[in-house]
Amino acid sequence: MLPPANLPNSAATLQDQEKAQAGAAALRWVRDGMLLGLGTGSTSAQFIRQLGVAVQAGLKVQGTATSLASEALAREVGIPLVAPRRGLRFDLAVDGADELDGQLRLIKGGGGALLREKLLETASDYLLVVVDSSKVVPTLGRFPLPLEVVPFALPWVLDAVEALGGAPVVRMAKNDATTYYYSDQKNLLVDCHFGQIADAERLATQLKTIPGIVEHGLFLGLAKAAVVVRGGEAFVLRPGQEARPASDFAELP
Ligand SMILES: O=C(CO)[C@H](O)[C@H](O)COP(=O)(O)O
Repeated sequence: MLPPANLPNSAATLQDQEKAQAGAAALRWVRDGMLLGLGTGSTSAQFIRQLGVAVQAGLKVQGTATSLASEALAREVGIPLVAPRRGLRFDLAVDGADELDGQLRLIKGGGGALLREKLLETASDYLLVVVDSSKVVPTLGRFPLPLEVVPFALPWVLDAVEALGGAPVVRMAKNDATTYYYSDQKNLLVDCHFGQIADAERLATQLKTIPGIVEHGLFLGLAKAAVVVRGGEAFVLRPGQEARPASDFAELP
């Protein structure tokens, strides 16, 4: 799907460089006057920082953030924020992903923000995914699928996920392994190991029928394009198409 990388480097540093480059490349999709959905995670944070620089230089955009963390960052770098309201739609949402396949099906929620991400990205005309090359997979499922779950429903949700063939693990707080992790909505996150997900659409439908699951981390049919950085080069992926160097495109999107 992507040509092989040929840059030797330490894995952590290379991944960070790729994230920074992917975040910066997404600025090419932004136009004056746009209303933007601002994603969550380290790659999205790179985009938000670069967008802040552009705003300081005179770019006129507004945004709504998919998490309290991204909202705080957007404020810090001077991006004007818009609160949710009836009829609000976004010209462009830019967000990271935990996995994406060749059809630009995504697993999201590693950062715990999948509910607000799905809300904003469903309300966006164009979702651009920004990722480092480690996120591209032939089949979804290496990364455990996150679910946002109402705390009271947890025992039944765990039973239901197991009945679907998944191995659920309740996410714990980052710095305290004895305390649950809570989302911005004060719900729990359950990370589900299904192995390779052969039929993501079917699984998404099944998960939607389980009471207590507020949202799942399968984002299907939402992403219009992805910027993937591998070995210092930015590629553009579109659903079902070969990766093309971003430099091939004079005009984006
Ligand atoms: O889905 C997400 C947050 O809920 C993130 O987009 C995803 O976890 C990727 O994060 P990162 O850019 O830090 O690798």
